[in-house]
Amino acid sequence: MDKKAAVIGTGSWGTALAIVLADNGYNVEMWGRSEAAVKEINESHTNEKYLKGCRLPDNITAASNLKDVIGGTNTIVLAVPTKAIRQVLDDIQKVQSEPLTIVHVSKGIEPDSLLRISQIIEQAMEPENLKDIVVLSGPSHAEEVSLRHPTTVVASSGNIEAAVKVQNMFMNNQFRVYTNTDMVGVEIGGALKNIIALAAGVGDGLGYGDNAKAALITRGLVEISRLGVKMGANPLTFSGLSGIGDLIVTCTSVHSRNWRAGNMLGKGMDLDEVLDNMGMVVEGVRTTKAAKQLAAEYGVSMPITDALYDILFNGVNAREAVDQLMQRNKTHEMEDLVVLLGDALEEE
Ligand SMILES: NC(=O)C1=CN([C@@H]2O[C@H](COP(=O)(O)OP(=O)(O)OC[C@H]3O[C@@H](n4cnc5c(N)ncnc54)[C@H](O)[C@@H]3O)[C@@H](O)[C@H]2O)C=CC1
Ligand SMILES: O=C(CO)COP(=O)(O)O
Repeated sequence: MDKKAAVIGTGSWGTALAIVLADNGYNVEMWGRSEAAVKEINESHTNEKYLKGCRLPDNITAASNLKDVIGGTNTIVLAVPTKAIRQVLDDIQKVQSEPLTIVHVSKGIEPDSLLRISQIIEQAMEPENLKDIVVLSGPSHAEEVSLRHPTTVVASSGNIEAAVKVQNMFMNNQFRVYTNTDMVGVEIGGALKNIIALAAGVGDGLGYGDNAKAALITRGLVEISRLGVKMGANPLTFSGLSGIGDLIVTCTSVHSRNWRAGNMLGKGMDLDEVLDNMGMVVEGVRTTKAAKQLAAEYGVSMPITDALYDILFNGVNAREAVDQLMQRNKTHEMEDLVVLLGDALEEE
């Protein structure tokens, strides 16, 4: 029997994941809002803007009619930027004919509502339209996935059976999927690493070296864990693929849009100029706003996030922000973290 998969979004990540599913024998239908992208995928089997030089398998097609794309399957892969999710879900609910399992692959937190993606989905969908939510996350740049380079991710859901189903759907010899049941930790790790990657790009743009990068990754993980644990995450998740794994790849790879944007900021460009230059989503910018609000709500210290917020939104010069970060009061390396993690682990 023919297997069908639906991918919503024809950007870099939706297209790379469509390739994984096509390699696994699915007939993949992608939904895109751009008629030009849809035509290019169907006629040239390419998506040059988002995956340069990549030829897509013939069993990937695209359409701009949502009803046709989601018809005939009860599992959809949602691969649009965080800020587009509510609109896309509204449109899906107008045309869906059965409850859906939504596999989301976005890495952001909504400013003001402070919701994680799975919470946005729960809020936006009528309960009768929603079967399960699974998040697929980890160190996985689209450019390398499309080349079939070895990649590892986690599929996380409150319902382990749904996570296993998604593991089976995506897993192949180049794309290894682990299951995980800590959605809070997986979503927080995936979203907040973008802030640290922006900061790592700023450091590189300023001409700082590997010491600074290692410091940002290590201390970045501390502040991500500090907030995540307060929000209910399992601290061990942050030492996994969606935590330190994604933090490493995003802070060190030229493929990262967040790192590239930070790099331009460090070289002196202003935010609007940087975002115009990118032409792709830089999730870390909105997530920095959300994380700053979350840190205030949960009463946790997030100095790297604060410094980046000042660079992005308060016009603070990047070099000055780094100086301020380095000149904070002296402290113990593990400060509150030992206590916080100890408590959380004991509760496990
Ligand atoms: N590119 C990557 O390597 C990875 C990306 N992600 C995440 O996947 C999500 C999507 O990112 P990318 O595909 O990389 O972004 P992208 O910038 O490459 O593409 C975004 C796509 O979403 C579409 N879009 C934007 N606004 C829309 C709207 N209002 N309605 C419908 N479609 C809209 C655009 O037309 C484009 O096709 C992000 O949350 C990102 O963090 C996660 C893992 C890897
Ligand atoms: O999440 C990613 C890799 O795991 C992609 O990161 P960027 O959005 O910074 O390109």
